[in-house]
Amino acid sequence: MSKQKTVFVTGGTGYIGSHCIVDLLNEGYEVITIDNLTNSRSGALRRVEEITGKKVTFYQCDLLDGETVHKIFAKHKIDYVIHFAAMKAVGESMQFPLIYYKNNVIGTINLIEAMKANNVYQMVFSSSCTVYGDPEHLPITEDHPTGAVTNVYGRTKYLIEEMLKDLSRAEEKWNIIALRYFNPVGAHPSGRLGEDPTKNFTNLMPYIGQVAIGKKPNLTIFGSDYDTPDGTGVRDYIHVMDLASGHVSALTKLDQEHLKFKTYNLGTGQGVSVLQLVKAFEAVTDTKVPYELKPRREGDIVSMFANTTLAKNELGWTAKYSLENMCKSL
Ligand SMILES: CC(=O)N[C@H]1[C@@H](OP(=O)(O)OP(=O)(O)OC[C@H]2O[C@@H](n3ccc(=O)[nH]c3=O)[C@H](O)[C@@H]2O)O[C@H](CO)[C@@H](O)[C@@H]1O
Repeated sequence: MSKQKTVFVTGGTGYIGSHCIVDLLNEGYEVITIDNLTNSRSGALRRVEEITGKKVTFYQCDLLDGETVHKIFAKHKIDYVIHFAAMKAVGESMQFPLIYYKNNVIGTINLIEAMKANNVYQMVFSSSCTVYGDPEHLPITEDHPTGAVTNVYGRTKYLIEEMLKDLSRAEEKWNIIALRYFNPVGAHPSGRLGEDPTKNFTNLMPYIGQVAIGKKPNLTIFGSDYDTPDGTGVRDYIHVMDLASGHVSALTKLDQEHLKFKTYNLGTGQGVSVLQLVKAFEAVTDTKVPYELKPRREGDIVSMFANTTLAKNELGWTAKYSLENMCKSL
């Protein structure tokens, strides 16, 4: 990079945000980040600084506090925004829909307004494969229909994508990439940084970790009679450091081309079943993960994995870490 560019990261103390900041700092970007610390700890940034030997500017700030967001923006010369901050628990989102719409959708509107007021129009948005709903075809390409989402969390991601699309149609200056993540797992190879939510979680991979260290007695596998090779659900697990590098590639793309609004899948393209993941984890860590086969979890999708050709061709990005790396780093 000729001149040091500054990235404003929302949700920087969270799981994906913190790992992404490691990559941004290593690539020479300056990072300003905000987080409301409702589901993460600021200690993650201290470890990011230890890993990279570089400094991060941090503000504890909620996106719903638009005035403070404006003030922080005005204090710095920002080139790009990466917007991770969001509430993401599917079950909770069904119980408290208004909290989810308010935090995720209104929070994004506040962010957009602060960007406009400070003449910043380049953004990478954290979207999710959940916007595709129940897949009509596999692997899933970016032109697969979106919107038939069965939960509130997913609908907030879909709505934000639509809002950003409308914005880029209405105002020529916007240049936005929405990255649709498949299932992020694993941790920084240093072992100093990982997934550390303060709230309860229900995702498979952290659960396997908890069983392996004895914090939970056994794993419940939801559904063993699906139409998949071993009967258990299939997902596209992607190493969080691969996701991180996807964001760096997206920033480079924003610099090269005026896309207005464009979406890319970030996955490995490989479908892996729950049992395959458990077996891979056991082999790599030499630890038994006791499990019970139980009925299907309501609302679960059978199989989901990405077609990653577009990200490869247009962003020059592909996932590099293997399933073994994902398990080992966890
Ligand atoms: C309903 C739900 O939560 N959806 C979210 C979840 O989806 P998703 O269901 O893909 O992710 P999970 O990690 O919760 O589950 C992955 C697979 O493991 C199975 N499993 C999970 C936990 C467990 O204790 N036992 C078990 O067998 C599930 O049935 C599924 O087949 O994570 C995605 C990636 O972060 C989000 O985009 C989704 O919105």
